[in-house]
Amino acid sequence: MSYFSQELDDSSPVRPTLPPVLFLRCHHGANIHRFGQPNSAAPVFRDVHWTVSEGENWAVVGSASGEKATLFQTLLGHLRISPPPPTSLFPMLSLDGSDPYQKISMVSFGNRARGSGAFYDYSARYGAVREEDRITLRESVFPETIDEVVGELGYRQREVQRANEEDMHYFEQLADRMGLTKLLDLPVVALSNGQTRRARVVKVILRKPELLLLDEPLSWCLFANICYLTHTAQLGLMCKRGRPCYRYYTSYTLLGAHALSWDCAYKTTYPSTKDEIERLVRESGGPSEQSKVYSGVPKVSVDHSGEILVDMNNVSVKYGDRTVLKAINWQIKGGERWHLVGANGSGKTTLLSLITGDHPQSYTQSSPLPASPSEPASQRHLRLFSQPRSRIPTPTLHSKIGVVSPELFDAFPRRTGLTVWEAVATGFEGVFSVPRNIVTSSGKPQRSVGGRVGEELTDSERQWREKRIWDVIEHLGPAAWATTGHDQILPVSEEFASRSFASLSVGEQRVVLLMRALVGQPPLVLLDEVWSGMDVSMINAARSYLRGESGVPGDGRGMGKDQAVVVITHWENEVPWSAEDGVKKFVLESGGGKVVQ
Ligand SMILES: Nc1ncnc2c1ncn2[C@@H]1O[C@H](COP(=O)(O)OP(=O)(O)OP(=O)(O)O)[C@@H](O)[C@H]1O
Repeated sequence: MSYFSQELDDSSPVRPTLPPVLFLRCHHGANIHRFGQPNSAAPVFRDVHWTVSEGENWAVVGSASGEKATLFQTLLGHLRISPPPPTSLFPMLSLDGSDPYQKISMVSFGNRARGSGAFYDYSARYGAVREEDRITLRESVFPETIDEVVGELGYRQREVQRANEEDMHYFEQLADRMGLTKLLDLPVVALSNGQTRRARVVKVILRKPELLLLDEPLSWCLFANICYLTHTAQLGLMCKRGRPCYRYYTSYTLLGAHALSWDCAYKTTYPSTKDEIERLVRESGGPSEQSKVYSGVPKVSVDHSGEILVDMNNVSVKYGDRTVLKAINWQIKGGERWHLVGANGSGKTTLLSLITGDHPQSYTQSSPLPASPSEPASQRHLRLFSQPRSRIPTPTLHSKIGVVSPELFDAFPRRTGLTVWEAVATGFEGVFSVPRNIVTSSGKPQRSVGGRVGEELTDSERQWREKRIWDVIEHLGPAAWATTGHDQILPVSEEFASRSFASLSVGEQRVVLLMRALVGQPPLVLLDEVWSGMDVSMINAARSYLRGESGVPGDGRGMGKDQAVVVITHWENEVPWSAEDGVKKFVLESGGGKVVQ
């Protein structure tokens, strides 16, 4: 089954510009520093020799957390190179008189960027679209086409102007290539994660950069289309990836690829020639990939006889005339492992938001469906932990479901000064803050372990929570994946527990949010794009924790036998359990859903 929504053909969008001249260089062993730091300070990257020339496409890979992001920041001009090349302010780019900052653009995996770090309500997109959020995808690309005027009756109304014909034509061609044509007049806020990312790529290509930086593109369904577009628009492409996965670079031989690994430069085993890449593709690609991941790994036995946690019968979601989910039947039982799969926009996030109770239509799944004259009327219902949504209080639901998702990553507050420990502790209640400065009966201040306002935890509950927090920090934290400190688990974990959540790298934040989802051992765990941003060592640690390999299953490590897990990913080899372990697949397609064994 292909999740690429479009096959590529030979007709290419016509780019109304001259071919770019791309020539990045950093030679003679330059050091890279943060702005404001003297040359005597330890550089971020030392003795760098690197030239990127016209026509090249690069994968930036490596295992050290945060370094790939720093490299991208360097390319975007946010770091300083010493000694600076003689030519320009923005040292890594050849100049032809135009603004160098326009020439390199980045599209990152973060969905709705909130630079401020303030909390925002991601569930807003599931409800009625607010007036200020009405702006459509087309309007967001051509804001000059919207003009607010005062109408005859004195109300402000929007008047749509015509955009530049040539630009609009090019935009429509690009949008078509990315499968966005039907979405152009939808409010931007209603787009799915993948649709939003594709729209961002189109917007960036319209600005005509010479180099496009993609952050974690391989988790994106339409990466092949992106490769194709960047090629036809004659851009350089540079991708950042925690783990190498070359087949997507080479499935379309339009691209060559080079791998650069800062942390293991010169001893890298990553391929650097097309032949090497093709050999890797042959060896690691295709259907055998899944079985290779699990070869030699002890089997996990998934139990399908647990109690029903989620029961969907004829569940549907509509926005006006637009049906997103229709007549979904799905039961999730305690102990089961599910892989939820479907193309961008097929309704995976919507389905999860019904389960988490965030979607307003989770309350309205109980009415009889209008039956066609030929069919008997069928009831529909959504039962969460045996209750309709309206009967289960939201805090109860939140404490029963551990979630990791792009929405949560975007929404989790960065400004409130939470430490890693506190961020993990928010997982017991599934909230975004914890009570602070806890003083116990002995009068000693203690670290917060969560809890509801006005409800005191018993000593044994408090001890269990502390033990759980340590457990996830030790097994998923730096002691499990950092290159140093293996022999001193406690100090490494202690130090990590005290760090500020906001100061962590993206990969570390994602790991902490996974800890948060698992800490309370909730009956149901939803893992949506859980590996995004993580490095390969973090993924390996998390994977083996989830499978119970880092301890005896059921002793408090990894997933308990009664916990159910739903993993959402486009790639089978990203699911921590194999078909042989008993994982089941639920596929969303054209609005419908079915179990595929
Ligand atoms: N308020 C809305 N009005 C109209 N359509 C909407 C609205 N909200 C979401 N949609 C549409 O619902 C569909 C399903 O979105 P959803 O986010 O569930 O997809 P998804 O499968 O999670 O996609 P992705 O893989 O990109 O994350 C999308 O086509 C989206 O455009």
